[in-house]
Amino acid sequence: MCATLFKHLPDGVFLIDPETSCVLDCNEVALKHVGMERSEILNQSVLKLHVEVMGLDQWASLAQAVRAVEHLVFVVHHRHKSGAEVPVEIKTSHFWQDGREYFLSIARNISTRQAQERAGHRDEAQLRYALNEALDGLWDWNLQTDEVFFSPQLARMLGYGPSEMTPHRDTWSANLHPEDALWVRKVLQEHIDGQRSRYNAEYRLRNRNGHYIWVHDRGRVCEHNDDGQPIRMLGMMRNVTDQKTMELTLQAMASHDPLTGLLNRREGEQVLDRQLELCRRLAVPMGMCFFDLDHFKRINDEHGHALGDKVLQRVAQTISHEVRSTDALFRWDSDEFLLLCVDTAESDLLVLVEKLRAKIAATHWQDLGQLPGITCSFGVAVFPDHADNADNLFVAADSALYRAKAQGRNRVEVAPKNTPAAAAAQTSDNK
Ligand SMILES: Nc1nc2c(ncn2[C@@H]2O[C@H](COP(=O)(O)OP(=O)(O)OP(=O)(O)O)[C@@H](O)[C@H]2O)c(=O)[nH]1
Repeated sequence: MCATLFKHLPDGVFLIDPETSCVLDCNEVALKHVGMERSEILNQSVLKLHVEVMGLDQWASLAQAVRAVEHLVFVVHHRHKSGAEVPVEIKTSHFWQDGREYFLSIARNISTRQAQERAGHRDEAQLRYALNEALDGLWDWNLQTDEVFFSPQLARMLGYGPSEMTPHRDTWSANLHPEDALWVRKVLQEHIDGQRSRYNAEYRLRNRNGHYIWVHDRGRVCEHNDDGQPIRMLGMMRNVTDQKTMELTLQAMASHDPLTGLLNRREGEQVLDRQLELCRRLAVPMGMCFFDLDHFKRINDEHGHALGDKVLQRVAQTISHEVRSTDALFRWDSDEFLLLCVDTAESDLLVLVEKLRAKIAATHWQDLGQLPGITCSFGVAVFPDHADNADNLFVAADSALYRAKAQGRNRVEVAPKNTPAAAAAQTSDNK
């Protein structure tokens, strides 16, 4: 039985003479480890199997150490007959039998284990590298305790040192931009509640210096408890400030007039539709004023286009200062501007527009050169009094402006009321 066990043990077993270091017996596995015949090993010094060969002096010290403890465990390399080196963990104990001392060494081939450990270290190193060097910052949120692991890269992205960010959800939520906080939390909660397959948001987050950066943040619940409740969420965050700034600049360029900085006609047409719809729903009036500089061509012709540009800029500036923040001013075309005033009835609109007219007429232009007095003509129409849709309202304001020009310029004209007679009059006016 003993011999059978000895034979079938998964590890190599050597019976050794402590005095000479010679192998007295070994099992089949031991022979297999070194690729040798029994005759090649028996009565040979066990040290010959070791790559790290020791002399007998060292063997004597080793033997002392074996005798001093119950088991001595050490790692060496066995040399396979083919020349390959096999890492083995050796566990040696000593015992006495019939007045003679023996060492029993169990040699375990640890090449697989070492390879796994090396792979493990590699994985760990890769993970550490990824956490430190990846473009994205990683966060790992315990939904039960609200503790959050922020990776070093994430901390760095926000200007913090590796251990400066308190590992808690509040560290994130307290720094959300006030305009983004509500909707970002909502999107996140919807994912946690299972209403969205993933959390994905682009928003502003305050960094350590108090400045906001744009981040693209995305993540997913990755663990649930036995009741199916989400308990852990993992996510990645990327600094997209540069892209976002570029995107916003392009958007601004597409919707703004580069000369005056006002919203352009393209944007105006959309705003007009939206504002009119809003006023219709709220059953409030909307005032529209279409205005145009008087004899602007002459200014260009007599003083140059560059100075003409400055005049346009100043008119835009002057009018912008006079209107409310809820009003919308657009540069429509060449020297034409459009003003939309939500919830403004005709009488109020006329007071405002008259003020604008007077303001432009009273503006001093000397700092720009020897300019004549500059004036504008204004056409006014109000929804729903003069028209009940955007196109007709625009036509009404435009024809009122036409009349203001025809009647001497530097004046304000109101569109005729939205009646069949008025519509007919308007048509004949436009001929
Ligand atoms: N400086 C400058 N001029 C422009 C710009 N866009 C259009 N214009 C000029 O603005 C002038 C507009 O003239 P009009 O509206 O036709 O006529 P007006 O001289 O203003 O005469 P009334 O409108 O009838 O009073 C034209 O000479 C255009 O070339 C611009 O961006 N800068």
